[in-house]
Amino acid sequence: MNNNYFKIAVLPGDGIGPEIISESIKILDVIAEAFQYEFQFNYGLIGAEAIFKTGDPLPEETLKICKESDAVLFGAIGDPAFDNNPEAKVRPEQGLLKLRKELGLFANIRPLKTYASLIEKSPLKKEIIEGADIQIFRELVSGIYFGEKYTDPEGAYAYDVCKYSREDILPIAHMAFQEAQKRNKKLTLIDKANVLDTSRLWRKICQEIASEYPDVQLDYMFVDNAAMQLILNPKQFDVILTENMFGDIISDEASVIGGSIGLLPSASVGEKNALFEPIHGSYPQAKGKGIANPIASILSVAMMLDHLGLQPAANKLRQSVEHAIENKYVTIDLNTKQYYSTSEVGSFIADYIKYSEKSYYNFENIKIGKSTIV
Ligand SMILES: NC(=O)c1ccc[n+]([C@@H]2O[C@H](COP(=O)([O-])OP(=O)(O)OC[C@H]3O[C@@H](n4cnc5c(N)ncnc54)[C@H](O)[C@@H]3O)[C@@H](O)[C@H]2O)c1
Ligand SMILES: CC(C)[C@H](C(=O)O)[C@@H](O)C(=O)O
Ligand SMILES: [Mg+2]
Repeated sequence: MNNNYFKIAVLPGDGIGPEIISESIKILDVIAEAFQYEFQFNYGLIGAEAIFKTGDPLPEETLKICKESDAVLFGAIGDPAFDNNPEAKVRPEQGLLKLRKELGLFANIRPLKTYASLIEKSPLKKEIIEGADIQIFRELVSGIYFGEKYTDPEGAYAYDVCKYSREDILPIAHMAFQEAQKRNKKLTLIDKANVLDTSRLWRKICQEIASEYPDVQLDYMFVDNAAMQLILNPKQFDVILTENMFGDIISDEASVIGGSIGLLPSASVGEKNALFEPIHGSYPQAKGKGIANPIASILSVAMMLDHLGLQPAANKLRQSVEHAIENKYVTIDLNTKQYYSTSEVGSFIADYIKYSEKSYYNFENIKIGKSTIV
């Protein structure tokens, strides 16, 4: 087996998906050359694009490509044609949900950090957010997203069932405890155990296995309070463990601490497969405008490289992203006064990977594209 050859399934999807994915591919091409890896990219349809072309948000062919890959790189799905039509029978989001389920991606890991040059601009106080570093473990293939659903044909009522089993909770709970052991030994379970039976099951199971991790301090917080605490005092959190829907909501909220949702990557992992995707959506208002921040997708590539065991490349990539951010080579979401396009930011990061270790190259003089100064 060639340990430098990897099959990557690439699913650009809808809205800004193709634009951010094309920056991630640009980065992977440069990494392949610099580190002597070979990536074979197999593209697949998903989401609204797949519905328009095939009638199916996750065509069989796409699923096959993903199952046969070493990793899946996913952009974003979603389209206003469906968001604004509650009667639509087939929806882009079903493609992503089915893919997560079929690949058994039970844990969605969403890291959050802050960058020195962005702290100054944050609406949140510097002393509150500086140094915040949180790892969110979101359960991804159960709960209310996957329970029984029903809409009464008369439109009088509808329901979505939230169901969790011991088997759904145990693997991700162990994973979160193990991550806490590697970090600051603090795990916070975010739930609604004062109201929900499912949340009480989460607490019971976490209490049961806590004795296997005696060095980890396990805390609990109700999700409504957690939504407030994340903004008031994010540094009290280290590893967060939570169910599917709470994790979806609090991670978008947590992105405000980092400066933009356009910075937050994620890894969705299972026993056999892994998928890497930004936490944000298809941002349809920005489609084709070249203003979307590509960094969430590019940092998802870094998580993918970690997963493939390519740590030197992952480290170099993260260092290059930091260099771009700290030197203000950013998109408009991070600096409205001076900003670059999606592809200029991608090229800046790619060039840094390519040239920064060449001693003859004066990187500080590099000129790429044109910034827009307002
Ligand atoms: N994983 C996914 O594919 C995913 C995730 C969330 C939402 N969605 C779908 O995306 C569509 C739009 O949903 P939404 O508007 O609620 O969420 P969204 O994440 O697409 O956009 C919300 C806001 O976040 C900001 N934003 C998002 N991505 C950004 C980027 N790369 N750079 C800069 N700013 C960015 C923009 O201000 C935008 O208005 C819907 O159809 C939804 O279902 C898909
Ligand atoms: C598009 C939607 C199904 C998805 C989710 O809720 O999981 C998205 O919001 C996310 O965070 O990846
Ligand atoms: Mg979400």
